[in-house]
Amino acid sequence: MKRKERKLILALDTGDRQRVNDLVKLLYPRVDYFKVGLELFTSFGPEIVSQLKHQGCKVFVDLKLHDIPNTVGRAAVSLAKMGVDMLNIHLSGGIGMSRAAVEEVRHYAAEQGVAAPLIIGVTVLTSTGMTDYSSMGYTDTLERRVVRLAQMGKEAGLDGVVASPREAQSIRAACGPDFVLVTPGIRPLWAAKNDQQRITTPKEALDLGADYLVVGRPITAAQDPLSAAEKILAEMEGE
Ligand SMILES: O=C(O)c1cc(=O)[nH]c(=O)n1[C@@H]1O[C@H](COP(=O)(O)O)[C@@H](O)[C@H]1O
Repeated sequence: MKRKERKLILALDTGDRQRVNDLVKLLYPRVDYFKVGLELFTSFGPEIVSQLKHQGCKVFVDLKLHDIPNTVGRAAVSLAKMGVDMLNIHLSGGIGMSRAAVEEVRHYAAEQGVAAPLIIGVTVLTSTGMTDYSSMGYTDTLERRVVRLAQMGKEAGLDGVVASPREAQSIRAACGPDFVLVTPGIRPLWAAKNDQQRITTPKEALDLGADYLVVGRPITAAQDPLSAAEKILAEMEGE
């Protein structure tokens, strides 16, 4: 069931179709895993997923589903029907919601005889810093909350979680070697931090145990996106 690999996922955060086409043309197959997030999905819907799949790319659809169990289960199946390789739900929706996504998607995949996508739970957003976190009124430390959500996700049968690489070691210790760790908040030393708070470099993320590194602006906003991607890949490959 597990398909563990250490990979770069490029976040295509744009509503401009031509930009998507240009980036994929430039980067594929050096980068072959792309993330379709809220902006791109709300602009073009399932069609953008089929286009990317048709081009041979792997696709992570990041809609951070968060609603009652029935609604999330059904939306997750709709994503599975599109042939996505990875989808996510927001763990703050609770264990019942998480279980519904897992059960509905796996039931659909078994019925169709297809591989189920990886189902990943979002813990605490990497844009959340300490001040922001405190203002939400949680009494636990941010790290403990992330780990607790990850354990709940594991109990619900999720394949893994999205978190900052800064929490990767604690999650790994609590959830084991097969649990998939997807980490945004990746910033090479030469890149701007933007709105990300809990960041590490690509090398640090891998050293801390991350499996998938989600990177957007350090590549997409670079003057030369291919050379930015090559620099990150070289860092990941230990060159
Ligand atoms: O679920 C995500 O992918 C996600 C979770 C999170 O905690 N933080 C986070 O940044 N992301 C996504 O990861 C990408 C990071 O993009 P950059 O900050 O441009 O590298 C964005 O598309 C975010 O939507």
